[in-house]
Amino acid sequence: MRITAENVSWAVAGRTIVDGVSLDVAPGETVGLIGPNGSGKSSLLRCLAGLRAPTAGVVRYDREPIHAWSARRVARRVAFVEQAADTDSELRVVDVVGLGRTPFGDRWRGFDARDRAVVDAALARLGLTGLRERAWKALSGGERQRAHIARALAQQPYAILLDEPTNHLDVKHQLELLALLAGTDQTVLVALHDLSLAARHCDRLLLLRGGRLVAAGPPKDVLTPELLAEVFEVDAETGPDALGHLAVSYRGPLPHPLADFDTPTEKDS
Ligand SMILES: Nc1ncnc2c1ncn2[C@@H]1O[C@H](COP(=O)(O)OP(=O)(O)OP(=O)(O)O)[C@@H](O)[C@H]1O
Repeated sequence: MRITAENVSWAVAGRTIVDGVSLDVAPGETVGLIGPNGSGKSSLLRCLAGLRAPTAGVVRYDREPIHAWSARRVARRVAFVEQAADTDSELRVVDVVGLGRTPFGDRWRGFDARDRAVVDAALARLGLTGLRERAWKALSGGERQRAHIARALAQQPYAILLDEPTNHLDVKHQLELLALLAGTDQTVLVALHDLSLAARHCDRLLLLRGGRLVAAGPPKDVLTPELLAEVFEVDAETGPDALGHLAVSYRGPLPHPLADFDTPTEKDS
């Protein structure tokens, strides 16, 4: 499924958080959304997931504007894994993953054999079969994160939007998750802070600063030392790592533009 944003803006309390963003994610593409803290990644994802109505512009799925769609109609097409999503603590893992079937369910019928098979397959894909009956409140942060991703897969969406899904995951599960996302036929848009993981697993990157899209393209064209300095305020180089994968290496943070004003001088002491 194609996801398109045309000049999408979102403002709250008189402040523009997402500012005229246009993007186009092609069916089956894996696109990384990157940008510093507060640059608007989560807010943009929420607009694209239909959870926030843009204050200007249009979001389309396969060319159809979604603003008039019901939440259920959107949820049959797109799954959204939010940052630190919370879930009712009385549930078991299988119940949380089963929430992914809600848009397809019939409240009188409950789950059928097909729903149960889809949930079991999603649990298996995230390595959670052994935790199937475990109480949600007994899970670690990483296990919960994986269960939220399994819930999104159980939705069998055409597209998946994920907000920093590698939070809480150990390195093996980070690599497994990104390989899973890159390998799926579904359209994937994923906000990531780890730029080397983004470079390795995404077909294209979108770089946000102050709510605006400032660069878009293949990782090698977006993760340039100049853009990393300008947008992330880091002194960095991009090149092949020891295994030949494109990766970002950091010399360190660049001085904050206001640092000179805070540095005590001899005269002050
Ligand atoms: N509901 C809201 N009310 C007021 N301000 C908001 C709201 N939602 C987001 N913001 C502000 O919008 C800006 C962008 O927030 P957002 O969470 O979209 O950024 P982000 O790029 O996802 O950040 P991070 O990398 O830290 O998760 C922040 O300054 C945030 O405080």
